[in-house]
Amino acid sequence: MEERIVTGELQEDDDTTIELSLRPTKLNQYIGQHKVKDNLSIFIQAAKMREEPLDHVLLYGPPGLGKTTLAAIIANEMGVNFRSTSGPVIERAGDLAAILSSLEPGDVLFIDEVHRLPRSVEEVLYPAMEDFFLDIVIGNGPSARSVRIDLPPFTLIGATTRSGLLTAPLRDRFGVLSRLEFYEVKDLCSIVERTAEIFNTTITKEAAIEVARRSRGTPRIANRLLKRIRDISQVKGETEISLQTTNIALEMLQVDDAGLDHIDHKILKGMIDGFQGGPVGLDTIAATIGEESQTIEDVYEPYLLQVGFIQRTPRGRIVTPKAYQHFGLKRHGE
Ligand SMILES: Nc1ncnc2c1ncn2[C@@H]1O[C@H](COP(=O)(O)OP(=O)(O)OP(=O)(O)O)[C@@H](O)[C@H]1O
Ligand SMILES: [Mg+2]
Repeated sequence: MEERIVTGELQEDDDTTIELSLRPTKLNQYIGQHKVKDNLSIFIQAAKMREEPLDHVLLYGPPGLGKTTLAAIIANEMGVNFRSTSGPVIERAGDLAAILSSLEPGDVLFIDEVHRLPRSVEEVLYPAMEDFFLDIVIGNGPSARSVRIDLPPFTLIGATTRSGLLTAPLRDRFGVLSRLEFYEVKDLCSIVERTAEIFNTTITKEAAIEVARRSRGTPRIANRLLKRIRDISQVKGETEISLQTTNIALEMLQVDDAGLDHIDHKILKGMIDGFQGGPVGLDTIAATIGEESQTIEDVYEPYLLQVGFIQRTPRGRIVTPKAYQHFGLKRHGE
């Protein structure tokens, strides 16, 4: 996949130390996502009152919306350790057993990309989540025997961008299912202002709103854009990041007025020019722009759907009048 500035996914040149310094650590510092926060805050309080670990939590939603951040906050609010791993890293049941048996009572185990756990590992996880024990087969052939290992009670927090790929038995074992939504402009604006403060710079209100508006509802993108804009502002010798510099910087970064970049343009223009705006099948779109269908569905499409530039129909994707307007184009036959 091409590197792009407006993707919610973590990119190679994202500085992970900066990412970490930007992560809020308390629920009340976590901006937006009010529904999810309100629910979690009640569950956390109740669990603490009962002196029990929190129920298992599944966080799902597009990349860069703050799933990892929220998982760490939950552990912090519960006052327990935060252990973090990811689906593809746990290759064998033994790997999982090692992690689980090293937990202290109440700990949070965070499994990112939980839909990518191997099936054999997943099966070991079921009794662990349900009744806090492991059933592990030791040895093989006729001498194989199964051993039961009791575990301390713990909270599993799973994160996924694709809840649809989770198996039903795994999904059913999460007591709390929280879907993160794209952020509203005003929340992203607060995130931009907060990040500017951590960067020791100031940004005008109107500039912060502009960054927020063009960040595709995604904090990671807002922070990444701000970092690049700050560089340009500093070189210009500004004491405060201005709207003018923000606009120039975003143009240089080829992020358009709606936060779309050249790949979004390729997708939309491809549909408009080649297929009169659709309906076009996902695979056809993928073939036209040389990307995998999966990538389009997970990474590019969610925001285009969210802002109403494309729509899904049973016969394929269609470009909406709003998108035509965005490009200043007339629809075929109009
Ligand atoms: N609600 C929020 N308030 C303030 N900052 C946030 C918020 N949510 C996310 N961020 C910032 O956005 C960045 C990305 O968040 P995070 O890494 O948690 O996303 P993610 O959903 O786990 O992404 P991925 O799917 O790629 O793992 C972090 O650096 C974090 O500081
Ligand atoms: Mg993450």
